[in-house]
Amino acid sequence: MSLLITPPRTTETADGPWPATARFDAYGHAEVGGVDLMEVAARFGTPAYVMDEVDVRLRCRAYRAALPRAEVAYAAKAFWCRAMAAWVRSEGLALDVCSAGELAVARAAGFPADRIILHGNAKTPAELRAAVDERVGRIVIDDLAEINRLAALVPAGMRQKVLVRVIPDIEAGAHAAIRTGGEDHKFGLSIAAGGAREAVNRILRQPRLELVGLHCHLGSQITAAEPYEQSARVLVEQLARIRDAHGVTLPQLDLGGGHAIAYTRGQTGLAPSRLGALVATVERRCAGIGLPAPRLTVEPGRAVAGPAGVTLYRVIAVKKGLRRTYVAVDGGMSDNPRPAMYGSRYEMRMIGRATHEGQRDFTVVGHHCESGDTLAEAAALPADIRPGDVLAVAATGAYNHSMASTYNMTGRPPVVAVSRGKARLVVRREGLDDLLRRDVGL
Ligand SMILES: Cc1ncc(COP(=O)(O)O)c(C=O)c1O
Ligand SMILES: N[C@@H](CCCC[NH3+])C(=O)O
Repeated sequence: MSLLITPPRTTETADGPWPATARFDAYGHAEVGGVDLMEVAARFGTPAYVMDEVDVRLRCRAYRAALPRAEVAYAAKAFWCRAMAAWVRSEGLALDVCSAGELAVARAAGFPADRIILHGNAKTPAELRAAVDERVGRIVIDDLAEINRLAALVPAGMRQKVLVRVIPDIEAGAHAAIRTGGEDHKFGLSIAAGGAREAVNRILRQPRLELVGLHCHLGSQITAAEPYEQSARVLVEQLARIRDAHGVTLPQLDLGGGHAIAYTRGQTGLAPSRLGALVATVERRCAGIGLPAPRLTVEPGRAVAGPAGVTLYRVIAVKKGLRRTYVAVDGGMSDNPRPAMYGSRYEMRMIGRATHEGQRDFTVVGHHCESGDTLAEAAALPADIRPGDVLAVAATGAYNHSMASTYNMTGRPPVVAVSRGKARLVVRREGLDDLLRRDVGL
């Protein structure tokens, strides 16, 4: 079936957490990228992830404009497929991958290896080998044992560039489960306990490795610039220490990602422009101690992909309980585990038809065999919502598709890219055949 492209006939432009090109009107018409979302639901089925290419590109450009002297590396874990790789590559971003799988997608999409940074707190030997074989630009050392393991894989005559991930001991991030910058987390090497210092010593003795900088990542969904200013201060102190101890000036400082986005109306994200001052802070601090300023890297994932995504669900049941009325949809925690994992809240709206009914609060749940399979508590939706209606959920572009599971043997939804009035499938739906294929039987 060819996609009917409806010209914009909208009254309401996108604000809050919806993608840049989202348009809604009072008749239930909803479009993203110039494409009618009801047409997407009809053509590709539900649930479906819709990604607004223009929104992604605008966010990449906003980062590059706000941080012209810094490197912007997109964190693939937020949302990854070959189409996304093509978008961020063509916008001139670098890339952070944290597994051989993410690296394989990047390379399959022709992402230049020298613009790739490999992370991971427990990289397997196979992952290290893949990174070396692919000639990735930089590998971030997260453990002492990794140093010799990696050096042994580097061919003679080659030097692998590495950074050391240090723990700045700064607690930031929206939820305990997504904080990574403190001493009591599994990531990075402790400055206080001496691990970071030892890593630097060992790498500098390794002829096959070239230490180019330090890295840290504080956590995720961080709404203020201050924690980044603090971590930059800690890392610059370490650069000075390394210079004083070893006479080596490291040229790079990678401050990780974690920049917040708005998930619901009224929330504000951390705009790239608010990070613009970081470069000047680092330059000033370095000048103060006679250190050449390193090149900064930032690694946004959520802030590039999150607002671009909308998930479409079909309502299956509306059930009145004693205390609340449930709206049950054809997806849930398998395509969006974030409410269950972090208590995350989402904004949603019914699309596809007009209604004169007022709004009421509903509990929107998924179809999984799990009481915690709730997509939203107290979601304001039309009082006459009924089976067959379609719900659009905002800001689901990051950590939804990438964290999806097949729980209850549910195939993962497709990803549909929308742009300039056209919708195209970039990741197909996972069908029962896909699920059965892995089960080799007795
Ligand atoms: C090393 C590193 N860089 C970047 C990111 C991206 O984080 P976010 O999507 O919150 O920007 C992460 C994930 O938290 C990470 O672990
Ligand atoms: N997956 C988390 C963030 C962790 C990011 C990776 N360190 C989220 O959905 O918010």
